[in-house]
Amino acid sequence: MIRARGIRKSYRLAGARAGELPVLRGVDFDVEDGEFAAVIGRSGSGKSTLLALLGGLDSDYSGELKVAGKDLRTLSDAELSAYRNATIGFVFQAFHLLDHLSCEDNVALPALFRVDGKESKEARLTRARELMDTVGIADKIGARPGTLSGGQKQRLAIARALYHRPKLLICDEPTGNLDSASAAAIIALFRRLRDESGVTLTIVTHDPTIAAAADRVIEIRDGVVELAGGGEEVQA
Ligand SMILES: Nc1ncnc2c1ncn2[C@@H]1O[C@H](COP(=O)(O)OP(=O)(O)OP(=O)(O)O)[C@@H](O)[C@H]1O
Repeated sequence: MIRARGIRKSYRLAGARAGELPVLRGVDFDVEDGEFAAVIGRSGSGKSTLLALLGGLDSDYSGELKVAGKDLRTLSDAELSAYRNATIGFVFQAFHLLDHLSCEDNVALPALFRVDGKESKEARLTRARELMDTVGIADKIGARPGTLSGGQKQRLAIARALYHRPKLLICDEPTGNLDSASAAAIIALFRRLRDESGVTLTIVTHDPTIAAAADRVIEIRDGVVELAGGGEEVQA
């Protein structure tokens, strides 16, 4: 699903600190189809930077990055936009839910960005309800997101990210705002999604329990991948 070879990324700094800040200095790793991969590393090591590249949000890097058979750097802006819509589901730590909409309308929101024709409202809501059932919040269909617990909000954000049946779900600190019981339930949900829907997961985390639950751990240290192994190796 993902093949990264020699990925280099620097930020250009302005002002008193003008110059280049190298963040990724030749990152190599693979993630196979249907795998659950955790990306770990100290604060500032470049985890979110890497997610932005994988998600097609930033094309300013060197090296080879292939996701679902596409070499991302060769895609035009229109092709990158289609890639983000069709191939990627995003889940952010700060849920990004719209509180003036019901939960089911939040889940169906990605339908409004479809380029290949419109789905009927009925089809949208059927899909949204099916997803809310999958993530275990079927009873919250008409509720406003603001009335949900942190764990329920994260489930809602995951349901929305799955709307277009993405091949790759990328998540930035999905349990960062959750208590340990809610975090454990979200991890169990990720494993179930991987087993039942075959979606590939790449999750940036500081949470050692996510790393331990993952099939593969990608640790970024000093701009390179320090370790790419299974979660159990990290625990040992
Ligand atoms: N747009 C930007 N312009 C300049 N520097 C940036 C930019 N975005 C990130 N950085 C810098 O790049 C480095 C890596 O940042 P990044 O957010 O990828 O790290 P991270 O591993 O995700 O950190 P955290 O765990 O704290 O979220 C940091 O030093 C950060 O300050």
